[in-house]
Amino acid sequence: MLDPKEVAAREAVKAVKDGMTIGIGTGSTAAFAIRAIGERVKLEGLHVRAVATSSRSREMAAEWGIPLIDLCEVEALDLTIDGADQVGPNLSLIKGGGGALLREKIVAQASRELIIICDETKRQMPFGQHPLPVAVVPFGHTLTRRRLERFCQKVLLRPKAPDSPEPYLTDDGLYIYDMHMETIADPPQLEQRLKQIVGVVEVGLFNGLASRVLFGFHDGHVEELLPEHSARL
Ligand SMILES: O=C(CO)[C@H](O)[C@H](O)COP(=O)(O)O
Repeated sequence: MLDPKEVAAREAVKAVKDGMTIGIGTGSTAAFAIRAIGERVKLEGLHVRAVATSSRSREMAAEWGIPLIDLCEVEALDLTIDGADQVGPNLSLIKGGGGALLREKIVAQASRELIIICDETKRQMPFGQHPLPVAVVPFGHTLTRRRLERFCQKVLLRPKAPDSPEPYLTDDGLYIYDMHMETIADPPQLEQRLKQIVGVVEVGLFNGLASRVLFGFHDGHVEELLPEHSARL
């Protein structure tokens, strides 16, 4: 039996072509993609330059011999491959389970194409079932939390580790609040409204950014979801 995350990752990595400048995501599914790209660099002599969305992914890419650059060195990226926590209507995504949502969104917006890779568990409905991560400035964060609580009652500061009294800190020194919304009826509107809160730096809702989503399955097949329809590859 194959790992569905790896199946999706290997399919996505086929879209990486020689000479491309690519974005690499964060998380356990993106890790399979980093590995698959690294193998192509080593075995096929594939030439790519990559921007990593987190320090973890950067370290992993370096270990696999993938040449890394700073995002400021380029105008745009050809392609980014990243995971997601939940996939919703019209390819709206919840991202940030790994805490990298800010860099992931900057990289996604800079990319001509964003391929999302995941297993089927990520398309369970209703959209909003997965907690929505929000990156917040530490200064005055409890006041920011109260504003977030106007949208849902359960808003939890992410701890550094499950029982740690210390908050989790992102690569950019931000806190993460996880909003337990249960359902999100209008993702673009919610993103816009949450971003109006001054202490909020970024929201883990990715609307209109994904070009396609690839779902991997144990038997090795992949289903592709495009904005409006899906197909078996
Ligand atoms: O957004 C992310 C990290 O910030 C990840 O892409 C998301 O959490 C999915 O992770 P995984 O592939 O481990 O399920």
